[in-house]
Amino acid sequence: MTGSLTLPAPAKLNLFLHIVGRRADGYHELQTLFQFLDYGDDLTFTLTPDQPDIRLTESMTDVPDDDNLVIRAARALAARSPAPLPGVRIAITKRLPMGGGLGGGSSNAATTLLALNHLWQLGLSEDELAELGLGLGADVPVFVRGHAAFGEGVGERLTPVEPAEDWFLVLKPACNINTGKIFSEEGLTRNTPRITIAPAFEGDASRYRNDCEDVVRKLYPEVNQSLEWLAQFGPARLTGTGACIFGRFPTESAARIIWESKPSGITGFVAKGVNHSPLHKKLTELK
Ligand SMILES: C[C@@](CO)(OP(=O)(O)O)[C@H](O)COP(=O)(O)OP(=O)(O)OC[C@H]1O[C@@H](n2ccc(N)nc2=O)[C@H](O)[C@@H]1O
Ligand SMILES: Nc1ncnc2c1ncn2[C@@H]1O[C@H](COP(=O)(O)OP(=O)(O)O)[C@@H](O)[C@H]1O
Repeated sequence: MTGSLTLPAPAKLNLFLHIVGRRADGYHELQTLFQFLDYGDDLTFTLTPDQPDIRLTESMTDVPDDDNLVIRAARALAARSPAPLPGVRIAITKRLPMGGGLGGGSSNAATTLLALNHLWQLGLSEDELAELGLGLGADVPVFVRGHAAFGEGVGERLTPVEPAEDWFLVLKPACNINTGKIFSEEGLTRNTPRITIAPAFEGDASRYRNDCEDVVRKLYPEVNQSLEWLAQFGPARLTGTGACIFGRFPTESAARIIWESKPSGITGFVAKGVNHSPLHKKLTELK
């Protein structure tokens, strides 16, 4: 059991996000459409048979190693092994903005679960990894499954769907949004009627939207301004609880033209929406 492996941890978009109720424990029940982006972080795993510990090669700014979802995922997986395991060094190449609604931390956790299940030869099933992942965050299971999905519950009930694989311009307004704060806002819409059939289409803004958007626009003028700017070129929407927003385009060049004209001081990227996770594509190539 030796070797080194570099794998992608892609971003997700919530193409729409409806809040349809609240559970007894206070968590909100969602209906959302997840699609991956062909853009994200990279993680490199190197087994260290002579040293048993699980370590990052470099700590992430603002995230203590013990709280890092990569370390937490690796430890949770190691706890499932009856036998001692070789240690591992993990290097994170971070491209996704943190707390941006792109699911970077959750995706890092899912990549870690799949990579180490492979390198440590643990043989856990996808169901077992998704369950383990749910304990780390609501968005981890969709990254473990690796297929675009209609998500329900807190995002753990997943129905695979095939939305159009368009191009997206993703912008990160210069503010950080705490998910818990948005879900605790009094003015949040919490009673959107449930959809009964998993939809793969979400273009109709009168029917499909992000229920966090009104509250986020009011609290964060930077997001409001960015949405107004992007909406000049077509429908613009918030992903997750923000702060990132996205616009959809039929071609890469159409998205890049708008990207070139973006206001100064705002960061972002252009990426393709994909229904099969780049992580799973790479793992399949390895097998
Ligand atoms: C909203 C979504 C949509 O994909 O994405 P992000 O914007 O975070 O990427 C996710 O459901 C985010 O799930 P997750 O990543 O587990 O949320 P956390 O940051 O742990 O949640 C912080 C807090 O928000 C509240 N919370 C979160 C999710 C949910 N369905 N209902 C809630 O009420 C809870 O109070 C929780 O303690
Ligand atoms: N490896 C990681 N990458 C990103 N964030 C992480 C990681 N480990 C822990 N976190 C924490 O998780 C929070 C949510 O991050 P992230 O998943 O990128 O955003 P979001 O949930 O908004 O999509 C961060 O603010 C950070 O404190």
